[in-house]
Amino acid sequence: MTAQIIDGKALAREIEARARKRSEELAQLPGGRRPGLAVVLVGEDPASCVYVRNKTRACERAGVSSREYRLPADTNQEALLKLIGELNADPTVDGILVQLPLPGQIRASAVIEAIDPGKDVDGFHMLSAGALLVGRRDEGFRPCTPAGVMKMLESVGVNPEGLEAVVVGRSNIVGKPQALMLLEDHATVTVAHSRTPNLAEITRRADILVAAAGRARMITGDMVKPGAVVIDVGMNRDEEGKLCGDVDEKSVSEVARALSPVPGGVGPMTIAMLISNTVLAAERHLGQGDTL
Ligand SMILES: Nc1nc2c(c(=O)[nH]1)N[C@@H](CN(C=O)c1ccc(C(=O)N[C@@H](CCC(=O)O)C(=O)O)cc1)CN2
Repeated sequence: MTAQIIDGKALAREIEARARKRSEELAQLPGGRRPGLAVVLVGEDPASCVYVRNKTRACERAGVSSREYRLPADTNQEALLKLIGELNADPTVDGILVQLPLPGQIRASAVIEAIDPGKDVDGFHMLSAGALLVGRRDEGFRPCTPAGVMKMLESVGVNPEGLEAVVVGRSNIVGKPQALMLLEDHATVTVAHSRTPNLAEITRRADILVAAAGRARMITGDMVKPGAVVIDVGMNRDEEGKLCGDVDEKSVSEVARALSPVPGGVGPMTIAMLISNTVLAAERHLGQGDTL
């Protein structure tokens, strides 16, 4: 078997095109405007700079107006919270995104909780997390990476209902919300992590395997059930400095039915879902129903 490669970039472009149509409609409404996203970057971490640039470009493609706030690496928490307060109060800003990771002197949770929950387009605020937990789709925002994974599954015709799903990784921004989204869609979900013994025994049960552990190529073909759909959320550098995921693409593609690549898989989808959440925030601010 050779796995179908799930083209996250193409799917992301489709989502951005739909967002563009909706952005233009919102701009045409009486008293309407384009959705607005504020992107905050503290420091000059090279990877974060790339992601922020890609987010700004995606905004341009989707007709979302974006503003970048670049702060020096030695910015203190108080100064960042002050900026967040100003963005919360700005009626032209629908979404606020603070690029992670933040420098050590700033507590990320304090910053995330300071964002107006109605502008929490990353879906990291406790209110968004709680809304996902209790299944309130009309409140909060879905975190972008796991929401993108759900779209990728849909794109290859996978309905999670009744399937065994295994999520490897338990972070607040990917593993935990991913498990909840799969559960919401009626999968039987197992969350595995760095202290799970006999990992391969568990991953081999999965019809849907989401790898989000942050270890280069740790999921190999012998750990995958034949015919499974495997989504690679990893973003690592190997010994040669080459970008790679948590999945060993070569061996897994011989066993899986479908596989998302790195690069070109979950990464672009994360950005597309951010755009989608920003349009949703604008719809809510302009008193329009959710249409995306
Ligand atoms: N505020 C946030 N911070 C971070 C998030 C997030 O969702 N919100 N997630 C990650 C980084 N991230 C988005 O910010 C992200 C990572 C990777 C990609 C991506 O498109 N990757 C490309 C490869 C890019 C490269 O060449 O390095 C791909 O996979 O094709 C997009 C977004 C942590 N921080």
